[in-house]
Amino acid sequence: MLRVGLTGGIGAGKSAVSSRLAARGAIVIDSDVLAREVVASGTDGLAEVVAAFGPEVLTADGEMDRPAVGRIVFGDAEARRRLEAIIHPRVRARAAEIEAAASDDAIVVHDIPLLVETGQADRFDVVLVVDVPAAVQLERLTQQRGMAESEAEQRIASQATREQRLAVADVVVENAGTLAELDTRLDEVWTTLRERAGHGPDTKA
Ligand SMILES: CC(C)(COP(=O)(O)OP(=O)(O)OC[C@H]1O[C@@H](n2cnc3c(N)ncnc32)[C@H](O)[C@@H]1O)[C@@H](O)C(=O)NCCC(=O)NCCS
Ligand SMILES: Nc1ncnc2c1ncn2[C@@H]1O[C@H](COP(=O)(O)OP(=O)(O)OP(=O)(O)O)[C@@H](O)[C@H]1O
Repeated sequence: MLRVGLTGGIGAGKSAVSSRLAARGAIVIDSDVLAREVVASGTDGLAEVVAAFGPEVLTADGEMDRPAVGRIVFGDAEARRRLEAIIHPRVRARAAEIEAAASDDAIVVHDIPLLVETGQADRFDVVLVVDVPAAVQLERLTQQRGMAESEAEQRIASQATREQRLAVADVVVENAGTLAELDTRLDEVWTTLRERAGHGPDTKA
């Protein structure tokens, strides 16, 4: 098994990369998806979040009110750490379970937004960083995701810097260009990953 850690700043294009690697045959484990599952309605994770932040972080339907929690934690590093202390161990446990079910020859890509912030670079055979300038992150988050500029800036500021990510990268995927350019680059990256995994040439069409 080849274990790949995929990271990048918010809006850099991790999902765009992971979906394209999945299409080429990778098993993708997405931390953002798991971070939702572990605080789904009725979980002990959600109960801990309510114990830590109060019932006002629940919607009328008993779900976690994500915008409300976002407003609390992205302006307050201490509150963010309390939320992460509840969610991250659960995400890691679930990711390990999913990975354990993958075959020995799988290329497993862990999509982890906070890989650098949480000091996980050494856990992977290959660290793949999706890199764009902050101006591109801002533009994509505001124009394609409809996020307010102030919110986008706050999230970018709560993450590692571009330089900190590049410092731990084994492979850098530059994604300031078009999606067609990204596809071409990922053909190269996929070949490299297959070589690292000890696979022969990719015979898939
Ligand atoms: C604060 C929450 C409720 C906001 O939810 P929301 O639906 O608006 O955002 P979503 O979860 O889809 O995250 C979007 C992006 O925000 C960034 N982000 C999320 N959490 C964090 C964090 N703790 N620190 C810095 N950036 C973060 C990441 O780039 C992520 O890809 C949510 O992000 C959360 O529960 N965060 C804590 C868990 C966590 O650290 N998740 C990130 C990877 S495990
Ligand atoms: N090369 C590109 N050209 C144009 N748009 C792009 C490109 N790459 C990604 N995008 C778009 O930019 C936005 C952010 O990309 P994506 O969701 O893949 O980022 P992400 O790193 O997964 O973000 P998050 O940290 O929130 O999970 C999306 O709307 C996506 O479709």
